[in-house]
Amino acid sequence: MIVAEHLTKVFRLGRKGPPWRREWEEKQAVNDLSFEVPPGRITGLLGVNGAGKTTTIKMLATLLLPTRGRVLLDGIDVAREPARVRPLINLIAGGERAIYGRLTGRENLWYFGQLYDIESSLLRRRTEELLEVVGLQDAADTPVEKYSKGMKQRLQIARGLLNDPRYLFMDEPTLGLDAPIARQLRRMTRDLAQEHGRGVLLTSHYMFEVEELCDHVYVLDRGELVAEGPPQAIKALTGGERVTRVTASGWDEASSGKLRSLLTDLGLQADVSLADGLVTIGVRGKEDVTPILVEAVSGPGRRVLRVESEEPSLEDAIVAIAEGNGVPHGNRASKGGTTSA
Ligand SMILES: Nc1ncnc2c1ncn2[C@@H]1O[C@H](COP(=O)(O)OP(=O)(O)OP(=O)(O)O)[C@@H](O)[C@H]1O
Repeated sequence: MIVAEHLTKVFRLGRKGPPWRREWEEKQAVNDLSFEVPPGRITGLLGVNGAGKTTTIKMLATLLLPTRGRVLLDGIDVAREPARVRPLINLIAGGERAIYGRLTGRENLWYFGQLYDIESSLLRRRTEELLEVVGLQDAADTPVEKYSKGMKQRLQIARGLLNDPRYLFMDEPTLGLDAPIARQLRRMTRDLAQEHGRGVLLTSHYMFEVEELCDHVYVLDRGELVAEGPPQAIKALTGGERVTRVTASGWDEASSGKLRSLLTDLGLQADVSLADGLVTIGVRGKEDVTPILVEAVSGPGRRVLRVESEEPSLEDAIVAIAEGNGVPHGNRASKGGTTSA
């Protein structure tokens, strides 16, 4: 289990002020953040741009020292014993970092495998397996500078899995990938957690990806933890409302007027419209009122033609949180980060 305790990162940007009273200009990127990444689960780290996700991942991955707080990885203090931690972790980031353009795909994997001190015959086998998993066998001997963006990203994924990490950090891993490869990566990530018991920490701007993969998410806002829980609970926290729409045939002015009154009597604030004998009811609210609406428009000579129910999206929730009108104050995660959504 990875346990982050009161993690804080302050960047010093430079000195400001008159020469006789110069002060450091600082940027607090992460503030008093506590959370857990257990094995066998995909944990999400969410927040709008600049919320502190990448800074947090870098501290977990031994790439940045925290200003305050600590990270324990299976009991090992990451800042104090980075050399013990590195073989147990890996990072897959979006973009084109951490691969060498002049080397071929196979040579890149060989080089990084050496850095991980993986025994030669095991490394050879794993390199071939991973080249196949990410669909780069045919391009294995081509210099990476000739790869497309998607191919480079696939090589990053292979590099990230080379040491069979116990914990994997994925920072926007599907950025720039085409749909089939992104889907394959999601499947692989799920297998890593569920079948192989690996702990995964994922950041992504694709909310459907987060909803599909993550069991538990932490939401950051300006470096602070503001909510945590399953994606479903985060959506509920921000008071997101679903829109239910039902369309049926066999209606006229008089009957749709009665329908309006019936819905009011049922306590529903419904938007009822009529066009060419088709009535459409729209209701916005937290509850799923589909069965009530379907029953209300059904009857002899009438047919339900369409039923739509739009869930509030996780994206709406994150934006609402960033704008400060999502999470009621009492529900904001306490500093210590143990408040559940
Ligand atoms: N090396 C640095 N020096 C100074 N400020 C930094 C540095 N790295 C990050 N920051 C600042 O810290 C804040 C958090 O940045 P970070 O990259 O962690 O956010 P993020 O949530 O990953 O954003 P994004 O979704 O855009 O990747 C931002 O305001 C950023 O400008």
